Amino acid sequence: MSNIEDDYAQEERRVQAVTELIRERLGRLTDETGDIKSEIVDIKRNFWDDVTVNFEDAAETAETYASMKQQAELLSERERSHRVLHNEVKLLQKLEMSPYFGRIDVAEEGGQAETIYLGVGSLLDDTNENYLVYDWRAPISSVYYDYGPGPIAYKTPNGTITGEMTLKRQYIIRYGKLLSMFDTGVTIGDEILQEVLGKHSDAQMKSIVATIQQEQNAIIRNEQAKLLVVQGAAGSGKTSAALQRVAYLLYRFRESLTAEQIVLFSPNPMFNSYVSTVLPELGEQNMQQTTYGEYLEHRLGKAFQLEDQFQQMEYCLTSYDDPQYAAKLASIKLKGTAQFMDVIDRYVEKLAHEGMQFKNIVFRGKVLISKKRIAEMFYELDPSLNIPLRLQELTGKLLKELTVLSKEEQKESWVDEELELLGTEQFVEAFQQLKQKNQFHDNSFNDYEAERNYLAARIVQDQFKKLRRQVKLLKYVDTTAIYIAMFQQEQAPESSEHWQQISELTLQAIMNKVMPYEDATPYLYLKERLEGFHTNTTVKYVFIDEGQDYSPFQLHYLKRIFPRSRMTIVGDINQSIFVHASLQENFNPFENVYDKNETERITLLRSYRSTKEIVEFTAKMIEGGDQIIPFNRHGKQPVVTALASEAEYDQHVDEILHSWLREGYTSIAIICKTAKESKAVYARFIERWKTLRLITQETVTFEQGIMVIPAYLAKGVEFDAVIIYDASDDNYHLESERKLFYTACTRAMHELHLLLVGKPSPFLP
Ligand SMILES: Nc1ncnc2c1ncn2[C@@H]1O[C@H](COP(=O)(O)OP(=O)(O)OP(=O)(O)O)[C@@H](O)[C@H]1O
Repeated sequence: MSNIEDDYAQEERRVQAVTELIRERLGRLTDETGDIKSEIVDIKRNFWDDVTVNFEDAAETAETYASMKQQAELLSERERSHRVLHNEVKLLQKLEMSPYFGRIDVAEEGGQAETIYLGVGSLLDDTNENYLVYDWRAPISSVYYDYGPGPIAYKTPNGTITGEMTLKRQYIIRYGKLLSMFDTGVTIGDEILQEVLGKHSDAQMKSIVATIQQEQNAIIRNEQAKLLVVQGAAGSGKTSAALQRVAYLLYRFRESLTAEQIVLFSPNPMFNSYVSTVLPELGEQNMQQTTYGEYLEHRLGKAFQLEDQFQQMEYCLTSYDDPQYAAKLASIKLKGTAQFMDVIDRYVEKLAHEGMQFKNIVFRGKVLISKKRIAEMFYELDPSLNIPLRLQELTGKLLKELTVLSKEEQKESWVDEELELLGTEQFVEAFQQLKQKNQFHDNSFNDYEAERNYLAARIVQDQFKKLRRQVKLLKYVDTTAIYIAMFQQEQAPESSEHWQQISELTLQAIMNKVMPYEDATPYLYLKERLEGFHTNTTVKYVFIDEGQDYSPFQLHYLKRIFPRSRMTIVGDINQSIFVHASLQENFNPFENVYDKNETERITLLRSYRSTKEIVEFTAKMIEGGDQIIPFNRHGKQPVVTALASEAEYDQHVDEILHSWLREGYTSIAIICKTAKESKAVYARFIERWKTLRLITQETVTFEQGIMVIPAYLAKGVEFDAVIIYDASDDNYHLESERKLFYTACTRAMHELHLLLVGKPSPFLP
């Protein structure tokens, strides 16, 4: 037998032995879990039988509580053990499938050579002393991702360790069987990546632990940076790296960090479903997930109808003929700048001296405290206090004034009318209350008056409750009027044209109770500058995916909301499709917000998603595309078909779809420019393609199949094969549409087909 064969046989035996151990342990633990489960059910069922309940006197009552507490503690201890065992079983089930994916033979300086096997979780032998498998996140495991055979170094909590690696090996193990193995250098095996990337796409993103690349590992294991910025080409694994990073942090700081303390801002609700299985696949809980739009909606409440970013996008892509188009675009741009934040800050400074606007405090149609009076009260307060503090003080004063006013109100005729509607029980109750408090006079004539006063006070108090709550919530501050007045009173920032029109547009929308997407963040910022910031200090890590789609204003705002969090922002400047996003030149978010030495920036140039042919084709559409390095996986050349007429679409789309289904592709997208175009295409094909799905901004689950989707909703996700429905010059020709076109084309993993009638888009290579 050759050395290689010998090696292989040995590895096979190890896989077998480890798998057997896993299976044996799994059997044992499954039984144990079942036992604990029955115990829990028993405890719950017999809870009251095992508790001695007696409330006869204080001693018995204390005894009863003690016995209840003991029983509850027993239950929670059993539940905790069940959780731990259950997690262990889940991990073992994963390891049973594939116990490990890599091996390194390393020797620490002056130490003995050691063989380390890496898997999705760690596994100890039966003595509980030797690791049969190391977790991919263990300190030593980083060597696997960062080095090839030769000198090595890795960080541990106790310092840096150096040494030598003599072997680096990868395995493909499925259902406990070794299918293949390769020895490799630094770059983790071409062969394995070929296998992984050549597969058909899934409805859910997969974890990439077995094939994390060196530069991705730097993102995953970064612990120093307060702000970590990743600029990466389409398909370079930014989202993947971000999610593995969450898993890494949860492992590294398992004593102090929980999944609830991590938030991921996703590009759209469907994306949440797309990435939702990655962390559970790694045995971790999902972090909190939201979209920025959802966050705004939550903060704004119901006072306005919030326009979302997709409605704004749709307007920008379809309403070129609107007379207000230029002003709207200027408005979107301006309100995304950091300079606009300065405008608000300047205005807030002025408001400290004059210009605060309030609402009348009204009760039953009558002004109780006028806005003028509130303004006077506000400006009488100590001017050295900031506005939020002054509002706090003002609130206290207003509440006091309401107490006085409520006494006056008791004399009003409406209170008499309400009193007449009361039944005898209320009077009896009032009588008893007063008697208890000894508030009756000897003279029985006054009894009725005391009762009446008591009940009148109660009625007014009840009705004032809502008013008092609103005052406490600072609803008497007229932020909307202040926001609008700002446009009239402030000067335009130097860069802005159209100030007057922007001001009118803003007024128009807000008067109609519509909050344009571009106004939502500045409005909230102003509101919070006045009322005090609603900061979130429990969140320790914030992740922002598609970071290039945020305006500088939005990013500054996020920083203020999460003042104690470390930020990881991943994005691609070539995929910035929103008007305001073009403000982030070179994807340099938080410029001047974080210190340079707190910031790290990593660039990913290798692209993994698409075949070499597709990457080379799409890279030509953008500036700097020649720097993108395609992964060496080949497929068919992208096809551009110019149709003779609109009518030919039916036949061509049918043919392409049939051929792709024959290929076995399970996720196919017809990508359109807008929601409007998507709807029309869907209507055209649904008769013949009954399972076709139309993806809209309301779609929350990402599923396999054939779908029609607007380009801006396809952000972040991928498909086996993509049809760009209308790649004509008519549809994509403005420079501002270039990145949208690029984003759409880069969603394809294996095949890309572009259709058009007439002149092709100038972005086509
Ligand atoms: N190291 C890796 N090993 C295996 N697959 C990888 C690796 N890195 C990335 N991929 C795969 O490449 C594809 C693209 O990854 P991902 O979506 O994370 O990229 P992205 O940079 O966020 O893309 P985009 O910006 O275009 O949305 C995914 O299918 C992912 O599984």
